Amino acid sequence: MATAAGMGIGAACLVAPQVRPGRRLRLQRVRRRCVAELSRDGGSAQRPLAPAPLVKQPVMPTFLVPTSTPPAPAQSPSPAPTPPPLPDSGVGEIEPDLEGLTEDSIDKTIFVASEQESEIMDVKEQAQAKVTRSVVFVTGEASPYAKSGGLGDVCGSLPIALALRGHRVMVVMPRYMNGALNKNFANAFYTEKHIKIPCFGGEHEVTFFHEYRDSVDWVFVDHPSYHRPGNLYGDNFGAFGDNQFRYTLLCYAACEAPLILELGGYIYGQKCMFVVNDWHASLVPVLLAAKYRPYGVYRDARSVLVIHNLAHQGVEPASTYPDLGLPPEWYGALEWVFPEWARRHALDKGEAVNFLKGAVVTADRIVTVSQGYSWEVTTAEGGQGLNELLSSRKSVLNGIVNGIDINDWNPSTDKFLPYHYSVDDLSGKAKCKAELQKELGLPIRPDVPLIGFIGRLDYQKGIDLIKLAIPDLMRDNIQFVMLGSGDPGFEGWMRSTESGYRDKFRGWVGFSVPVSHRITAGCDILLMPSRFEPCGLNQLYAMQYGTVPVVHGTGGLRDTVENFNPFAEKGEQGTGWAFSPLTIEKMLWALRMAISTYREHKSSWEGLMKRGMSSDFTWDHAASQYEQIFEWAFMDQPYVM
Ligand SMILES: Nc1ncnc2c1ncn2[C@@H]1O[C@H](COP(=O)(O)OP(=O)(O)O[C@H]2O[C@H](CO)[C@@H](O)[C@H](O)[C@H]2O)[C@@H](O)[C@H]1O
Ligand SMILES: OC[C@H]1O[C@H](O[C@H]2[C@H](O)[C@@H](O)[C@@H](O[C@H]3[C@H](O)[C@@H](O)[C@@H](O)O[C@@H]3CO)O[C@@H]2CO)[C@H](O)[C@@H](O)[C@@H]1O
Repeated sequence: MATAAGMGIGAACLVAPQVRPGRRLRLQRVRRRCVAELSRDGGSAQRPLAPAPLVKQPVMPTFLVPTSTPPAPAQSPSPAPTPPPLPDSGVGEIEPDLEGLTEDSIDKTIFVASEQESEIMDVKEQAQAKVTRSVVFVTGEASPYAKSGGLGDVCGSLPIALALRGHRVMVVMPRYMNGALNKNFANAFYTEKHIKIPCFGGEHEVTFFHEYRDSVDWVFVDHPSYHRPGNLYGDNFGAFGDNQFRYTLLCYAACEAPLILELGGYIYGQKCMFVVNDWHASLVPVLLAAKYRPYGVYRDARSVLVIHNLAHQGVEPASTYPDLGLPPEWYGALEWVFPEWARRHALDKGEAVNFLKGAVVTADRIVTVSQGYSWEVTTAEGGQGLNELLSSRKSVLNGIVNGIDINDWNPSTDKFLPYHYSVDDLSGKAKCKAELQKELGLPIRPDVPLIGFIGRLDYQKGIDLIKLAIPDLMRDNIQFVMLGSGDPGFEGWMRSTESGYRDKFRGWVGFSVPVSHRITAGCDILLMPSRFEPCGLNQLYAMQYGTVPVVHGTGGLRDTVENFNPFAEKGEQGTGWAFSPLTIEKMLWALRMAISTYREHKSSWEGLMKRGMSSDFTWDHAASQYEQIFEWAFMDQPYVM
């Protein structure tokens, strides 16, 4: 039997003598990992698949000065050699050792041994992309490194889903060192690459750190402005005053990363797909158009702007434009004029620069995180001032509903839960409820409906409606738990409400991922009265955990929660309640419908729970839709050449 060592990859993969042809698909994921190991050993191992790099100096834009030794002769600008993951060419196949396993066990598991790890993988047929690409995500946050909300969840899992489908994926984000987060970056190593970024009146040196995990290259941009106490974007005094500077650095660095970082031995090169998330990353398509393409760089790259939330656009006074290091003639791309009502005084002309607008007008494609939201952003009510511009780009605007990471959010394996359960055996859920009541110091009462809320305490989330409804709701025989942080006024209200209703209300002020999992599992009902909700993840997590969502029917909430219908032709249908319009009366009506169904119609309730738990919100589906967007982007010339 040939061994992995014999093939030059240490103990990474073992070779089976014979694998039935029917098993081939099942083995692809393992094979991909093996190939990935191959390409990450610095090139000393046999490399049967990667084409030899073309020897040519990388094209460097003239305005950026690398401060480390320039990279060794690297590949030509285009086309980029395709490093792993590789398409299923069949070349260089390395089969795992299946000796000694029964056919059944081969069906279920494959053992993959590597020098660091030995794991048993559930082998599911992993769908593969028809065309694989080099994808560069740029984001202000990605879980588990740094997360302030749903943006972190998406940027922590969509890249992995794309990588598993065969793409080569890099995520570029800041290396936040605020004390509490430092340990999350412990496995990221200094790449020895520095660049100096000309902006804000000087040259600012940033360095790059790198971790390869879950088939993704996680790249962390390091600069002193990312090292400070507080949360990612601010502290107790509000948003940091230099956020525009911090995310300008991120965008410049993200444009350089594919050109200079040799990850696993190869740069990503110029033919990449930038996925720019929210305003923090929105300067990327502007830089591509204004500072790279005029020099012949990135003409084969494309960009897609993903809008997670129009509420944050990165708007600063127009006087900051020269700080951005952009040519004066590009001012119009960022130009923003506040409507008169939003100006501070009679002499205020409302002139500003708006990062998100810059991406709306320069990105090749635009995606919102649900279909409902993709329509709402084109309306005066939902467009937050960008509706006309977004309408003008309707032909490249699509909505893709987020997925959820079922490795993290799965009630049958969740590491934060005291008991586990599944759609086939719900008994653990009642135990989770009792444990949650105990943990919160509420009376342990299985019969009382426990309602939960989890989220940022922000105007978006409709906390003010909850606040107004609480006196009425507290007259009912229910329990209510809220977990959240943000607006200090709401934090204070949660604390005082808790002391007013000791037996019924708990307000957990803070940010705690374990507590959020236990609330999701232990509650019967999850309330989300969001004013607007681009997608919303908590309702997806709730359904996965058999917790019935009661939501305002807006954006992604309306797209994902199906109203309960006890009279449907084919029997009861629906996964929750989506009420509209957003009034206290409607919210209370929907909550009370849910409560009476919970109390009086046990089998209907179980149906609601089970339909939610059986819904498929996995990332793979969304990832395949993103692939379609990538293909469309590459069919056209860059929108701004
Ligand atoms: N105090 C706390 N403790 C622990 N965890 C907490 C927490 N507060 C919030 N979270 C977590 O943060 C995430 C919130 O995600 P959401 O998608 O619901 O909203 P958010 O508005 O942040 O995201 C934006 O981006 C996402 C992603 O695209 C869109 O779904 C959404 O509509 C849009 O507003 C969830 O994982 C939640 O559990
Ligand atoms: O994942 C949660 C959300 O994270 C992002 O929103 C953050 C936003 O991008 C930051 O700029 C900042 O917002 C501050 C805002 O800039 C400032 O004018 C003031 O209104 O205070 C805000 C709060 O500090 O923090 C936001 C997170 O709270 C992301 O852009 C969103 O899509 C995500 O929903």
